[in-house]
Amino acid sequence: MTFSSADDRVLTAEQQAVVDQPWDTRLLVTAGAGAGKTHTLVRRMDALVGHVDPDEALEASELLVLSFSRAAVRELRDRIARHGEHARRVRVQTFDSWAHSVLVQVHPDGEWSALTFDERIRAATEAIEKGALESLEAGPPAHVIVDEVQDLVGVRREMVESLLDQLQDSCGFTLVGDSAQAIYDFQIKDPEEYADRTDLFLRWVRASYSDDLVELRLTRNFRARTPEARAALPLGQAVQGIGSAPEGADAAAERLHGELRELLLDQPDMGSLTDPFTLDSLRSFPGTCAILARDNRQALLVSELLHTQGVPHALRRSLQDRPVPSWVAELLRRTEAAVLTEQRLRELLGGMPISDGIDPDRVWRALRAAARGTGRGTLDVARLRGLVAERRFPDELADPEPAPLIVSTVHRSKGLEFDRVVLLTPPTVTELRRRDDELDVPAEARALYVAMTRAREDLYRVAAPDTVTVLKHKPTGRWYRGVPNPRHKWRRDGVEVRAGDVCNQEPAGALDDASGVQSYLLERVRPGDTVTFRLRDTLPMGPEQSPRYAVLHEGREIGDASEGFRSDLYALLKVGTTWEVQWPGEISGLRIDCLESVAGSTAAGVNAGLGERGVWIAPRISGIGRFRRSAGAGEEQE
Ligand SMILES: Nc1ncnc2c1ncn2[C@@H]1O[C@H](COP(=O)(O)OP(=O)(O)OP(=O)(O)O)[C@@H](O)[C@H]1O
Repeated sequence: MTFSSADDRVLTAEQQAVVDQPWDTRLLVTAGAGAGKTHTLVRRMDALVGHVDPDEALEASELLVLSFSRAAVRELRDRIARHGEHARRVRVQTFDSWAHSVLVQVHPDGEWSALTFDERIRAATEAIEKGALESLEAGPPAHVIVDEVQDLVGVRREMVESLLDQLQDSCGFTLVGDSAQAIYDFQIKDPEEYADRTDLFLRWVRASYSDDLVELRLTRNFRARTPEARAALPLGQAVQGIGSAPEGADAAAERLHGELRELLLDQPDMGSLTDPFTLDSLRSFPGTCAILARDNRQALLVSELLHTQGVPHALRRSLQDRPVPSWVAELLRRTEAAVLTEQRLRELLGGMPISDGIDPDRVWRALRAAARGTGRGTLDVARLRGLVAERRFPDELADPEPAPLIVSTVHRSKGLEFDRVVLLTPPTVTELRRRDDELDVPAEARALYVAMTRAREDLYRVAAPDTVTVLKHKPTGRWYRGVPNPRHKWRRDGVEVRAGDVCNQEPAGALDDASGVQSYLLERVRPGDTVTFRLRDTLPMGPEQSPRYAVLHEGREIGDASEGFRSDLYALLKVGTTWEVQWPGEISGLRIDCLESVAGSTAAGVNAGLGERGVWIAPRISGIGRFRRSAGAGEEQE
């Protein structure tokens, strides 16, 4: 990132007006892409906490800042760290982790971790409606801040509406958004459901606070510094208005998608991702760069291609993926204490081999907020373990994805900016409709607009990789390699491997050398390394599961395939009831995504000699693997 210090960024009068509103204002800020919404929000938090008049200043803990994804939380946190003098103690949380913490505080005995994200959000909404805010440790918030409110749909929208309803008289808010960037991906599965939901939250806010809502707009774009990077901006307002276009949303969106696509075709063409010149320019570019794909299948294939060509990069994870950094397991393994003081935590962090890039101040603050011990100034280690087991680890401590070159879907790039953006040339709406007769055309147009507005300097296009042999297996939701021809619909040449596919129940090497595997993971295994799943034996363990597979890194076992993966592999390969499955001997071409801390059985941890916490390090794997069958086995079925 190329940010300079906070002081040389003079806010525009429009931005300053947002920052200066008193804490109890109900404020809605709308703006186009790159108008400094997030930047202004950070300055507003700073002003709310650091107000010169003590009666007007809020405590950091009185601000509730909610965001969609860990990536967005991290972005906000980083910006606060760089530009926020007073707001450093403000905690930014995802909707999901806040909902979970409300539930745990109000009903500590509930089995909240067993619920899905959406179920927890629903339960939290119910609790809020029954007065839960009054029972929170920090008390009800005095000011609520939500970025990207255009994306508030479904259960999250209901939760925020209930929250604001409950706080009616005693609370201000700052809501910031851009309807042109409403693309909500994971939140609503059924396209019909969300097609007519765009802007529902904005309409609710305007109707509910018609008397005292202060609505401000930011009109100047700061991100785009070149004509190329500005290419899509003139269409911003039209994209915002798709939902209310007189010609109908679909027709307007198709027209705008066509116009945006034409503008993109006018941008410099990088040719193909197999072209040596293109690859060299990706390798040598000194700034930040993102290759943006329409869907995850394209992103996975681009990442695979770059790996085989030796181009270092990071594949951006799903916005809901929440790997707990590997240093947490290492920390827990190094202490048997029930509580830690700040000094002891610092000592432990300092003594670890993987402490690079860990900021002890930030770790202490975030862990104290989430797992406070009963003694003065202490951290409760059992609660810390609970955060890992219950997938509630603080969002702001998630590992960064620091590579200068990122491969991402457009959805996962929201709210971010890069010096250079390379967009896979998108198909026309007509072509997309041919593949998907339920195509959500407004979402396509908005996604293209979001993609084209992420660049600071360069906007390029490049040919999309050929995806015809990568198909979706609907029952499991996994990509697989096959042949798009009904005559070959039984054919399976590979399968997607993703988060959750490595067994977490017990540590790798539990029977012989678990500590050795832990050290090997820390010392030798790096993101991007190649891994293979190898068949252990051909005996299925359960009635609807594949046999067991070991996870191999340079020939060494670093884990086992999880039961979830094995059930999905069974479902994918058992194409008919009488079908004799030939289990692939290997699934190759997979990559290490990251190392993460996982919580499994405490007994397994003890038996394996990894201490009593039941937390250890496991690899997370991704990629669309290729099956290698033992000689002749594949052909036998043809
Ligand atoms: N007043 C300012 N002076 C200089 N730079 C600014 C100013 N306001 C914002 N910026 C810069 O402009 C860029 C875009 O800002 P920001 O990311 O906050 O926009 P945004 O509206 O949230 O974008 P989007 O909605 O497209 O994700 C950032 O690099 C930010 O630091």
